[in-house]
Amino acid sequence: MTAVIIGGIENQTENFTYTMEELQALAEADNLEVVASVHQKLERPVAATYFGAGKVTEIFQAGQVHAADALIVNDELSPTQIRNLEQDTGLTVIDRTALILDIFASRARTKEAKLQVEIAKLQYQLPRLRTSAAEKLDQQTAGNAGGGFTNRGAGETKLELNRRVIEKQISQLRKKLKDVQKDQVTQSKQRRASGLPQVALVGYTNAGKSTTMNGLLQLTGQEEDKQVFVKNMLFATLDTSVRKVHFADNKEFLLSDTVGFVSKLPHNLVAAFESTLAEARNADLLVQVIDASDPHAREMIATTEETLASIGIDDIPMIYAYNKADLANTRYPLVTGDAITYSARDSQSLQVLADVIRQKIFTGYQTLTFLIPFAEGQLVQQLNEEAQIIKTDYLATGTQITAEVSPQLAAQLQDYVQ
Ligand SMILES: Nc1nc2c(ncn2[C@@H]2O[C@H](COP(=O)(O)OP(=O)(O)OP(=O)(O)O)[C@@H](O)[C@H]2O)c(=O)[nH]1
Ligand SMILES: [Mg+2]
Repeated sequence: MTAVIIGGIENQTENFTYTMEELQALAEADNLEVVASVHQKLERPVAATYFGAGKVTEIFQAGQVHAADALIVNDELSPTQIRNLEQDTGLTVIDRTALILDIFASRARTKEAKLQVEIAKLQYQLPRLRTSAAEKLDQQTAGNAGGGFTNRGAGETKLELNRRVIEKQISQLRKKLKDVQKDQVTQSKQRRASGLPQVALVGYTNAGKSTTMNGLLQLTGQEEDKQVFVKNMLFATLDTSVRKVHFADNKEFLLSDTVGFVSKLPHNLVAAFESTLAEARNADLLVQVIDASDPHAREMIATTEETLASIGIDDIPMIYAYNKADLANTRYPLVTGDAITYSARDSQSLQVLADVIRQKIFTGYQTLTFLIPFAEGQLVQQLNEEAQIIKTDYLATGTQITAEVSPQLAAQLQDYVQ
């Protein structure tokens, strides 16, 4: 296992302890072994080396003592900072953004996720073309461009060339991504056209969004193969999955599971996952899943809300779903206003969560009596499929049905209301 030192600068602007714990979890998620942690109180980072000179020496020594291979820094670094720190500490320097990109890259399974991560990675490289990571890339691309560019004198030209190569790669990948997403865009449009309420599960990574989705599907009797991937690791879900949840009274809604968040999520990555998060943007209701057993639950809520706001999602009604109550030594299921305390592993909890969601989205339903002429048999069928039938009578003039119907169905059938 690669041994790493994690390091950060403490100032007043953020919850430092929390982001450092998060950095450690991210490093572990990337299969790195954290052997030491260093921090320095500074109002702002030093332009050339990020840390102050004394701290850099300390990191160099810690690197020797712990036989570390790399230093992971709790911020996004400038190319100069990376280069100088590498020189002065003798360690490979990885910033927080590169670490998160690396985790996403190793988790990506589908073509779409892979392309999105690849684009974000290249965008990250673009302004850092002189760093060691870029040097490797130089070597890869030098072959294509003719060996003449690899000598020192051609520095500027080489940089320009690399920039053009990367920009071209990005635009090619974007085209491919658009192709891959074509079907999805159509599906997404169809979903909106269906008029079914849309609910999206959002929240911090590992909070239990996918487990909640599976629980709700199971509760409503969906087949096993509709279940989504669950795992105790950061960023288990990178793709959005949408499923229909159908209740016994014929009420139904669309439920989507989305990629999880972490604080200081690289902007490029969020941008690359825009379309994946489009399901959340189109939702009528957001269910924010929170790991109530985590001591940092409050910071995680803030992180989720900042990330959503950064992509312009800030005006959709939200339910706060405090999950993992079984680990939190608290009473559950429990509903208080727009919040529910529950466990995604407990069927009674899921029933209560489903009820809370139902109350929010199935508004404007009314019980009406219709008289459907025999010639309009398909409407009787539609009522049976889409409404909760309370009573059916066969009269000489047609079928008389009393049913609880959605506002859309009531509008469609208004001519038959008695
Ligand atoms: N004890 C307990 N564990 C839970 C509960 N809900 C989820 N988990 C576990 O928490 C871990 C993460 O669950 P996921 O559903 O994959 O979390 P997620 O929010 O989808 O995570 P990402 O996809 O990584 O963003 C898994 O090991 C789940 O089994 C719960 O109510 N109680
Ligand atoms: Mg998930």
